[in-house]
Amino acid sequence: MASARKVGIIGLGHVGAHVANSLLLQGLADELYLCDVKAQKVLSEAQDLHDSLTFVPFNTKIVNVGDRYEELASCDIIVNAAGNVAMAAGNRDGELFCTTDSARSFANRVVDAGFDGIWVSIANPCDVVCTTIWHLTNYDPKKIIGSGCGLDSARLHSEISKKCGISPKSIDAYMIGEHGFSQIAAWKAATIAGKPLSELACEYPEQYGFDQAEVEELARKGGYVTYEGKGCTEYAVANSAVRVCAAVLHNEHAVLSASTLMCGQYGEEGIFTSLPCVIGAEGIEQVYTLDLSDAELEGFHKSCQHIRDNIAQLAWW
Ligand SMILES: NC(=O)c1ccc[n+]([C@@H]2O[C@H](COP(=O)([O-])OP(=O)(O)OC[C@H]3O[C@@H](n4cnc5c(N)ncnc54)[C@H](O)[C@@H]3O)[C@@H](O)[C@H]2O)c1
Repeated sequence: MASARKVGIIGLGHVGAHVANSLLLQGLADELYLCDVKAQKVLSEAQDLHDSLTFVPFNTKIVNVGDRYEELASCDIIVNAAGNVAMAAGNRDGELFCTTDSARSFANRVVDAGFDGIWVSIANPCDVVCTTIWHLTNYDPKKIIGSGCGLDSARLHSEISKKCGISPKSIDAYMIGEHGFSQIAAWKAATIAGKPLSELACEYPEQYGFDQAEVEELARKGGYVTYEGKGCTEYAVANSAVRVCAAVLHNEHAVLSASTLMCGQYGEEGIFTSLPCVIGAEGIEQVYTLDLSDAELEGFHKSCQHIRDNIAQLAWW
């Protein structure tokens, strides 16, 4: 019998709870380890998820580990959704001190307890939190994956799809850089069926000649349209993080936009940010650079600088 696939989730708020539910519905984990500093919250989520077991594809062991982070050590994946989304109202940077302090409270405890799996980190500001986990633990950076612009790229597909009527799944386009307001769309490298969008715009101007700046802004700000009426975003972010989990658990070598350590891409290094990555059982296998226009390249560097400026505010660093 294959060994059990174990996924831990730290932070059982809107996002963590939806990650747990999505993992259950997709039958991706044999054992789910739930962790939150709010004892009743994690107890209630564990109860609710357990009550779903009649309806999901496979039986799943659901374990309430409270705030005993060391009990996550045997997990294949730990999803970090620990934060306080109310502080991100208006700007994800509002959670800078909260989520980095959270990471400080658990990252070393988990690693010192022997964790050897993959971090999938969602908490915002996502790129700073990923860099923090790496900085604190000296963990293999390939095994730290930020959900980063995975969600923003899906938002870009969604907005392009609304304009041209093509399925979001058939659009190969990436938001890159910071998972925040400084992210940029890599338009020059955007394709459908291998054809650059710019070529399609010449051939079918009515369908593809849309205003790219407008679409980019809709993708960049889409999260705040969702936030406005819900006080959170939850379905799409959870699905994007679970997509990363699936790529790891099935060793897919899937190309997904994710936040990863820059090691000289476009001359950037020492921070996590998003580019298209090949993701498999060992984490990030490859990081691709795209053919960017001069303006896109400048935007990418500005985005990296924004991440550095945020890190510079962390007095304990
Ligand atoms: N990267 C993305 O695409 C993306 C999208 C949406 C939300 N987010 C981020 O995900 C995080 C979670 O969002 P949410 O809406 O679920 O927030 P939330 O406020 O609803 O829940 C956060 C949960 O984390 C718990 N928590 C805080 N510190 C903890 C710690 N040290 N250990 C264990 N649990 C802890 C809290 O008790 C709470 O239950 C936030 O940082 C949010 O900004 C990221």
